[in-house]
Amino acid sequence: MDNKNASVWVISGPSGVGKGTVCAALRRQRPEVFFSVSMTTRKPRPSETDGVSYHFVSDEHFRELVDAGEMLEHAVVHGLHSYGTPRRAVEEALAQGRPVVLEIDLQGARQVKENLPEAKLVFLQPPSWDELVKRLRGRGTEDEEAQSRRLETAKLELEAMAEADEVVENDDVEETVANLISLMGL
Ligand SMILES: Nc1ncnc2c1ncn2[C@@H]1O[C@H](COP(=O)(O)OP(=O)(O)OP(=O)(O)O)[C@@H](O)[C@H]1O
Ligand SMILES: Nc1nc2c(ncn2[C@@H]2O[C@H](COP(=O)(O)O)[C@@H](O)[C@H]2O)c(=O)[nH]1
Repeated sequence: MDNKNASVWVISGPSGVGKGTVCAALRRQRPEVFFSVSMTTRKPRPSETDGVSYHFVSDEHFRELVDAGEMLEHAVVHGLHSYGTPRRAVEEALAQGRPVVLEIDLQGARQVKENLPEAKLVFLQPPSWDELVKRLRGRGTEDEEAQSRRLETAKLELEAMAEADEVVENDDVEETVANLISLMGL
């Protein structure tokens, strides 16, 4: 597969596998890559900043953006909150010739592949189920109920892993980033 011509990269994988951690490290090493900042109706975590981690918006505002066609893709994730990719920022980055990374869930990944068939879907895989549970619980940002919901979604996402163009195991963060840089031709 000639990955070097792909401009849109979707990074997906179960909650807690390390998508955010790996993307942050990749961003430090490759500042020329555009990392989309998603919209979400979820409340910010203490460590998160509006406009950096996400654009935190109300349900009403989110719906208006969807209705106005301003989302490249959007989904209700873990059955609770809406998340979506603002279309314009992605189009501007592509017009500037920058590779684009979308860190989104599988429902969104499927929509992107439908609209932009040339986009590549990279699925981040945990070293084991137990390690995934350990990471999600260890992060400590969700209560027990939300963790269980995320783990239920994780089972479905792992079952759909074969839909991805590439599967990369996230064992060691630095190794994972090096593998992504190599497969994305960055
Ligand atoms: N390779 C790794 N080895 C050990 N711990 C890791 C690794 N990658 C990430 N982690 C840790 O796992 C936890 C979950 O990581 P992160 O928040 O990046 O996951 P995520 O896939 O973005 O989750 P979500 O989809 O819920 O946002 C964090 O505490 C992070 O520090
Ligand atoms: N379809 C989309 N999914 C998204 C987007 N931004 C993030 N996500 C996914 O949501 C879950 C939960 O994220 P969290 O920050 O609440 O832990 C995670 O799997 C993300 O990949 C998006 O724009 N569209």
